[in-house]
Amino acid sequence: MNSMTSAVLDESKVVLETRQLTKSFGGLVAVNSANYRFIERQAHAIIGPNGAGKSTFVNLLTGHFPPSSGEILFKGQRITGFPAHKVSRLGVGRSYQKTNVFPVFTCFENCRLAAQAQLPTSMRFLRPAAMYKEVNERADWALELCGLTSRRDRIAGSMSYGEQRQLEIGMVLATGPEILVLDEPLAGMGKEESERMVGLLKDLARRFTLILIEHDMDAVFSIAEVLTVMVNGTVLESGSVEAIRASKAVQDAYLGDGAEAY
Ligand SMILES: Nc1ncnc2c1ncn2[C@@H]1O[C@H](COP(=O)(O)OP(=O)(O)OP(=O)(O)O)[C@@H](O)[C@H]1O
Repeated sequence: MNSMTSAVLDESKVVLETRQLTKSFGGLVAVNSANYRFIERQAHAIIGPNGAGKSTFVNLLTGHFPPSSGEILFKGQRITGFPAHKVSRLGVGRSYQKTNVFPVFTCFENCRLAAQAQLPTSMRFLRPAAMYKEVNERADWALELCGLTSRRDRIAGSMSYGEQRQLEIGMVLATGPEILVLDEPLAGMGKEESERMVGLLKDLARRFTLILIEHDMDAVFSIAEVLTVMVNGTVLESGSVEAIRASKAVQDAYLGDGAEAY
């Protein structure tokens, strides 16, 4: 069932929503009146050709760009215009297209830094020893979730590219998110690394709300429950994997001839 459009959608499960969200750069409308609903613990992929507006959309969601107009709601509360650090504190964790790890630090240190930077205000009143313990526990928990416990004390820069991308997800996890926004987590990976990452993302999809931008269609179809197709800043179609695969409009605009080029 397409839970995006279902008439019986449980409103309490909508964790993030956009209403008529729009972003213009000068005369270019990169995101045009986008209405999205992201459901608790659902893996939702946003696909579309280069320049469709996917990254701009997630930059709006995560507070990295202010919208030109429209609204963003987190659990029903308006968060439009909130800066990135505030959105992150609410539990919206985000990874980037390019690797963002500190190469001279170990995996554990990278995760600890991420955990420390996002420690909830309520925990900032802990005694230093208790805070230290909390941050360390979060870092180890994140390493375990991203599958890097065995690499805990390895210098990040000495690891393979695939492992560094895993670590980047670990750093997002260390911030204690509810929603993971991942921008092209498979970019630049070889076959084996991609397979490992897809396995990791499937595991994470069971525990978190996942918002995924990804060009690798096989990966997208195997991870996501809901897909939204963007073309020229607008939502062309949104629905289950089956519905999107079967959509003539999507095939014509994106999955048809030349889709490999993306
Ligand atoms: N900071 C910016 N200033 C001006 N134009 C921008 C900016 N960021 C994006 N754009 C433009 O907005 C449009 C959408 O770009 P965006 O990066 O969101 O697309 P995308 O779907 O993520 O593409 P890709 O798959 O290549 O990452 C493009 O025409 C791009 O050139």
